[in-house]
Amino acid sequence: MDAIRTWGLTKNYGRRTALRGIDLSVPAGPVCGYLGPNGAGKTTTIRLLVGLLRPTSGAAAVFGHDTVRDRERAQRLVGYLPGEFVAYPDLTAGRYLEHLGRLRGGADPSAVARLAERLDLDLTARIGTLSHGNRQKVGIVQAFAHDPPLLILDEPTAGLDPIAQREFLAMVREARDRGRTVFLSSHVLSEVEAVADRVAMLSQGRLLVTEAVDKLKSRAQRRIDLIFDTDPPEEPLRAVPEVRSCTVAGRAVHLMVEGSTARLLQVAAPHRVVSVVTHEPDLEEIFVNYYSREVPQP
Ligand SMILES: Nc1ncnc2c1ncn2[C@@H]1O[C@H](COP(=O)(O)OP(=O)(O)OP(=O)(O)O)[C@@H](O)[C@H]1O
Repeated sequence: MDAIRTWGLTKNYGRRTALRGIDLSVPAGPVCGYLGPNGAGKTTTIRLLVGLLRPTSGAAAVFGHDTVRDRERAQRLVGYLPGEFVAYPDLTAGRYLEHLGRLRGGADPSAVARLAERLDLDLTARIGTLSHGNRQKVGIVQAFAHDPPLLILDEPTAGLDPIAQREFLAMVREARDRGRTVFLSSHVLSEVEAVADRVAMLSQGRLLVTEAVDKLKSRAQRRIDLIFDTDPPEEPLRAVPEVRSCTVAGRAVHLMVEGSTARLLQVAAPHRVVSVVTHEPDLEEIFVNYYSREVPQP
């Protein structure tokens, strides 16, 4: 069963359409990144998924529970981090998390302590006195503390320092390894790339693509540098179907290759290659290509 499923999910704010008929399917298990530029509709989708907004039309379900008709049951399965995390400013972080734990039927206090320690969060500080990044940590701890089957996290690393970011990404991977599903929004590709198995890309309220990160990468162009011991075999290299561009500089050849590099390496091998440097494909480029194909809506 899908952890998240939406059918023609549409949301208007007055005359403004924020989401246009989204059909999203997130299988239980992998980490799914939800990517899109500012204003694309990520927060709107997430608020619909956690039952804080009602769709204008269409529907959404969490593990098969409709987020409007069966809201409470759906919500019980979700740990949610809002984009702007706010909590009672007069309570200490520890008291607030204890209170939430009781509301949720007794979350394990040692889980809260462990998560706080990992993120270097002072549980004795009053929430109102915390910096933005430390408040964000309180939000992360409350989302993870009861170890829900689905984590829905809106821009989770916003405001976190690099050490807390790294710890957070490790927590996401561990949740995945325990069989939890994580759906996290971001407009920062590198953080999604670091942790997500799949990505869904949104632009102007429309879903452009949902794809496994590996598959996207296999379609990406990859930069390869070959250094030869003699003059490079330029023409045979150019003739390899996957080669998109080829620049020769002395005994070095700089290539852009789309898809498999097997045929290229076969052609190069008999020509005394002394060095092969492969650069990781750049997802950024794929995203820019998708977004630049977008036709603005009237
Ligand atoms: N309460 C609201 N009233 C009117 N318009 C809204 C409201 N909330 C969002 N919008 C509009 O809906 C669109 C989608 O906004 P949303 O916040 O979902 O995007 P986002 O992808 O989360 O953006 P960001 O990355 O900037 O947080 C935007 O055009 C935004 O201006």
